[in-house]
Amino acid sequence: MTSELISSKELAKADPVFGQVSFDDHEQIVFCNDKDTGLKAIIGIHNTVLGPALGGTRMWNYNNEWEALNDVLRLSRGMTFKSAITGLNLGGGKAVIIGDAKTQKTPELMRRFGEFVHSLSGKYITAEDVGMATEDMDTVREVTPYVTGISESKGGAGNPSPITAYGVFMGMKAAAKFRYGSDVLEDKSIFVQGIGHVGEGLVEHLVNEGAKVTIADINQERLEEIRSKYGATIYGGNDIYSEPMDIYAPCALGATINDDTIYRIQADIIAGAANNQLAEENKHGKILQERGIVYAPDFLINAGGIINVYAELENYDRQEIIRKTENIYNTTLEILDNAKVNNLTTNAAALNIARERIETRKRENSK
Ligand SMILES: NC(=O)c1ccc[n+]([C@@H]2O[C@H](COP(=O)([O-])OP(=O)(O)OC[C@H]3O[C@@H](n4cnc5c(N)ncnc54)[C@H](O)[C@@H]3O)[C@@H](O)[C@H]2O)c1
Repeated sequence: MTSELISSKELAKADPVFGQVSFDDHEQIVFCNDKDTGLKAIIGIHNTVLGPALGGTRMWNYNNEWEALNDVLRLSRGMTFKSAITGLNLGGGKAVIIGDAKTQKTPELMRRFGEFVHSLSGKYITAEDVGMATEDMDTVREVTPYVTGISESKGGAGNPSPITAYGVFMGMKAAAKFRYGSDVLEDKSIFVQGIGHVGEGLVEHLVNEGAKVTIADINQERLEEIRSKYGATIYGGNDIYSEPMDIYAPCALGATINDDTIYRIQADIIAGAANNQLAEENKHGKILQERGIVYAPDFLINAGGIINVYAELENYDRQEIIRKTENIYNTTLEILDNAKVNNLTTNAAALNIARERIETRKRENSK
C-alpha cells in the first residue's frame, strides 16, 4: 500500500528484484504460485540476524506485480528494524498475497499459502496484516506451526490490534511529553485517519483521556459506528492535512507524508499506527525536522502487535506483553532526545539504534 506514490513505470525501470528501488540487502524473496487456488504471493525475508523473520501477511488488490513486490520489500525491511528496536529476538519478514481479500480469500488459498510458509522451515513466521483476520491465521495453522496471531481458544495470543493501539497511545504520549513537557493528552485536538482495528482502539484510549478526537475514514458506516460508540467527531472537510490540529495519527495507509502533503501538515506531532508513513524516509524525515514537527517513528510505536505475537513464541503472559508495550513510551522519549542532541531526524535516530543492535549480534554470532 506504500507503492501508490511510485508509478509502475518508475518501478519497472529498475532491475526486476535486486535493482528494485526498495531492495535493501534482503536475504531472500520467495514467489509463491498455485493455479488451483489462484494463490499468487510473495514472501520477503529481509534479515534473520536476530532471529526468524516474523511479519504479517497482507492481502491487497495491487494494481500490478511491481507494486506488490515493492510493498513486500518495504514492509519486510520495516519489520527488521521494528523488532530490533523493540529488543525482540526476531528478524524481519513480510508476505503479500495479490488479490481482493473480500472476494478471493478462501480457506484453500490460505492453506496453500501456509504450505509455502512451511516449506521455509521456520525461517519466516507469518501473522495477520491488512486483509487478514485471526481466523485466517487459524487456517494457516492447520498446515504449519510457523504462524502467530492465532485465536486464544487455539492457544494463541489473539488479535494483536488492541495492543498495537495501546503502544501507539504510549508513543504518542511520549511525543507529547517531548513536545509539550507533559504527556497529558486531555484537550489536545487529535485527528485519527483510519479507524479500523487499530484506529478504533486508539480512539478509545484518547477519548478516555479527554482528548478532542476527530476521525476520518473512507468507510462511512464505520465512521458512524465509532462516533456513536465513543463520541468522536467525524471529519467533515476535504483536506485533512491542512487542518489545524495538535496531533495527526495516520492509522490507515502508508506514505501519507509525501511531497504533496508534507508542507500542508499543521500538526505539532505525528504519531500513528500505519507502516511506512514517510513516502521517502530521508527526505520527508528531514522536512519534518526542519518544520519542527515531532515525528514518532512508526516502526517504533506500532510494535505492540509484534510484541503480542512474540509472546506466543516465547510463552510470556499478558502482564509481560503490557510491560513491554508500555516500554514503547521510554524508547520513544529516548529516540526523540537522541535525535535532538545529535541533530538527526527521529527516523534516522531510531534506525541507527536498531542497526547497531543487529550489527552487534552479527559480530557476536561470527565469533
Ligand atoms: N493490526 C495491527 O496490529 C498493526 C500492527 C502494526 C501496524 N499496523 C498498521 O496500521 C494500519 C492500520 O491497521 P489495521 O489493522 O487497523 O487495518 P484495518 O484494515 O483494520 O483498518 C484500516 C482502516 O483505514 C481505512 N482507510 C483505508 N484507506 C483510507 C483512506 N485513504 N483514508 C482514510 N481511511 C482509510 C479503512 O477503511 C479501514 O477502516 C496499517 O497500515 C497496518 O499495516 C497494524
